[in-house]
Amino acid sequence: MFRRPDGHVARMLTIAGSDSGGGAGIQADLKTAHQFGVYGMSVLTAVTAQNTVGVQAVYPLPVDIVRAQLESVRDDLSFDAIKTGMLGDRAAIHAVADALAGVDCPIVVDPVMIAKGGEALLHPDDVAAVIERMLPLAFVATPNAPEAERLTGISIRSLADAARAAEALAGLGARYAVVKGGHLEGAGHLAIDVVFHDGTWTFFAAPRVPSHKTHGTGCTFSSAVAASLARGARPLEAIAAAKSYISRAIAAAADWDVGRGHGPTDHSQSPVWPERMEAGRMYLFDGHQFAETAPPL
Ligand SMILES: Nc1ncnc2c1ncn2[C@@H]1O[C@H](COP(=O)(O)OP(=O)(O)OP(=O)(O)O)[C@@H](O)[C@H]1O
Ligand SMILES: Cc1ncc(COP(=O)(O)O)c(N)n1
Repeated sequence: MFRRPDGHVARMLTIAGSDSGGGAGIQADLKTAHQFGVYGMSVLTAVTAQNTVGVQAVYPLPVDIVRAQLESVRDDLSFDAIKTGMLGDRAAIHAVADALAGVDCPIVVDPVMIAKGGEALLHPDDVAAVIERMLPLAFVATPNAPEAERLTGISIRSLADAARAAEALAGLGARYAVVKGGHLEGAGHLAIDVVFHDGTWTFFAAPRVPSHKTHGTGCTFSSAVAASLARGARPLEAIAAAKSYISRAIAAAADWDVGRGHGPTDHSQSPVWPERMEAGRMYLFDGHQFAETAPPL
């Protein structure tokens, strides 16, 4: 396990739902934390009966047990970073936000709303609670394009739209707003994630893998950001390391035979730890290293 400069073991907490299929949710988060050398802890918000084909059932946990899990880990263990994923419903959002107010480590908010197969993981009426309670807590927010559309009201058809949405998310309280590009297939042969912080856009790109083994990519990416922050990485370097890890995890699983549908990614990959990343640039990851290229906008 990675030790911080003061000698303590780096640790992160994920607050998310369970995916029985093992590719997304808590399972993806803990596999990712482990792979980053970070000790992982989990607070479950919901149990899903799910596989690579779809979500068969969702059981949100009573808010009292969500709160109790949070208190248990908080009272004994400490965190260097926290990630939130599927929160399930408004009651859980309020309980989690109440518990996280005043926490002094970075929080990565992945505003999970819809599963790959289209099933709702958050009721549309509860999106307002994510905006009001979770985005202001976010050191890094990591919506995909459809989630960013719902949070900002901006229709996202292009990279320029994604960039505007990232700026709007920062206006809603996220310190670093990342709009992920996995769903922007019209954008060409690259999967480009756009980061807005402090008036500047930074872009992280990788070749788009022609694969539908992308179940859990969002969970894996956001927990990779949290694990990097838990190790003490600076924000842009943390996002870059996460981009390298998810790109490798998607590529390595492209020929897997796990499940009949949107299969999981290969969490056994290692991230690349980049040199200093400058804001306002575009970085292209080729599977081995990052190269700086002209910003696309
Ligand atoms: N086919 C692909 N090839 C390479 N990178 C990809 C591909 N699909 C997604 N990514 C990358 O994976 C990460 C997660 O992005 P994505 O937009 O898929 O998240 P998500 O929609 O939350 O995940 P999911 O669709 O599983 O819910 C981003 O860095 C994105 O650019
Ligand atoms: C329990 C749970 N949480 C989140 C997701 C979304 O997965 P992703 O956006 O990473 O594909 C999921 N399918 N199941």
